[in-house]
Amino acid sequence: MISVAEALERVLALANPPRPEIVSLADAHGRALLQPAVSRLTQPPFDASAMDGYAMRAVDLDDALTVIGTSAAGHPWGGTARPGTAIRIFTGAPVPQGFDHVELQENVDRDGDVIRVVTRSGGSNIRARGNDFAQGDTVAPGIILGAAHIGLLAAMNVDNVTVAARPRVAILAGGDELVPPGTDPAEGQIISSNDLAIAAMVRDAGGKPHILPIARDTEDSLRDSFRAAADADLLVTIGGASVGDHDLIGKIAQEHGIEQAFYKVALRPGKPLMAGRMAEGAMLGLPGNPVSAMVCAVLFMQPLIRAMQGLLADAPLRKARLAHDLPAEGPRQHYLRATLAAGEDLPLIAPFADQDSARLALMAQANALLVRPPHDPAMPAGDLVDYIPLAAS
Ligand SMILES: Nc1nc2c(c(=O)[nH]1)N[C@H]1C(S)=C(S)[C@@H](COP(=O)(O)OP(=O)(O)OC[C@H]3O[C@@H](n4cnc5c(N)ncnc54)[C@H](O)[C@@H]3O)O[C@H]1N2
Ligand code: MOO
Repeated sequence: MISVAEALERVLALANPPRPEIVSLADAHGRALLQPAVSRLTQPPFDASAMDGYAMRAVDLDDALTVIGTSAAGHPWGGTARPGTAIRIFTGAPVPQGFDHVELQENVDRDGDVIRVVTRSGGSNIRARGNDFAQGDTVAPGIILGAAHIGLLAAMNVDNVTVAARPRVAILAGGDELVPPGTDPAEGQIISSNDLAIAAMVRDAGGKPHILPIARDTEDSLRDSFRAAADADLLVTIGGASVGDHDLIGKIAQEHGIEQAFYKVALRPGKPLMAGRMAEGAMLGLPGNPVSAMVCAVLFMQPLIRAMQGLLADAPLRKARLAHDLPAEGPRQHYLRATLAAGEDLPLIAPFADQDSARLALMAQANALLVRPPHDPAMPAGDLVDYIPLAAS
């Protein structure tokens, strides 16, 4: 069995290079920027007033000044600044050359066309041309475009961006016991939940999920499913990965020419994880237990989907303090489902007493995975540990 770190390295090596896609800025929110976006403008394009008030020369601040014009946003003043003069100015309006100070109207007494500054504000209240960004400045790739990036790019007059195409991810759940939600399960049947949960996690990572029909525990059924996934960047199978007589995924994957990267990882839950390369894309075989499938998806599937979009891949590791004592660990790296609460310096993390990898109700309450390395000794409450935040947190 290989380590989690080694397995992750091999999984990430399976990533197809990102495919470029040009989208309009209006459709770019949440997408991974793939090429630098270059500003076509300088902002502000002129020295601009930050306040409503009067523009003047700083050296004239103690003098009575004559108001000789007005500059409003969208309506610049066409005159020339002279000693002993000021103009009425509004927020966002161009400050004419020659004036280097704007005083707030609240700080000015006005009598007809004559003003006098009674209180001085600290700064100049002028935003210098280009103080936000300049023409030619770039937004670098490798980020997910959030609301602020969209606003920035719009201000830069960038109306199209090159993003990574969403990786196509085929999801295959298999098992004779499985029926889709909304059906009445017969005796011995259960509802297939993994495919929907994994599809949600694909979407969270920026991928485009395609849920295949539930496969039966026969070689023919699985062969059909593998064929249906031929054009996917990634095929994620769920279940059938272990050693039971009905666990056929490995065999069918081999028939399909998979170049296996590994089978089995020193990991809890999720030991029977499998990964490899097929003709067009990658394959990831997740274990069937619902929590095992989701933990493996956090650790391997989501990083792989992020890597396929040119993004930083690894799940983020954070620090917390243990809320209670924990026993020593065995030979596999353990990811314990846990909840976080506010602590003094760091969050307090409390793993559930029951870590059964079939309990979805506990997984749904968890907002963190506490990470314990192989053979970690017993730990007292208050000790520092690593955790991975889950999407709900
Ligand atoms: N003799 C051994 N038995 C098992 C081992 C082992 O090492 N030796 N490993 C155990 C571990 S760990 C896991 S995890 C499971 C993984 O088994 P499979 O990947 O082959 O998964 P299945 O047997 O198909 O299913 C396991 C479990 O999960 C349920 N399941 C499967 N798919 C779905 C779905 N889409 N929605 C909801 N639930 C699903 C399935 O009904 C089973 O209960 O093997 C252990 N056994
Ligand atoms: O590794 Mo299994 O995934 O413990 O339940």
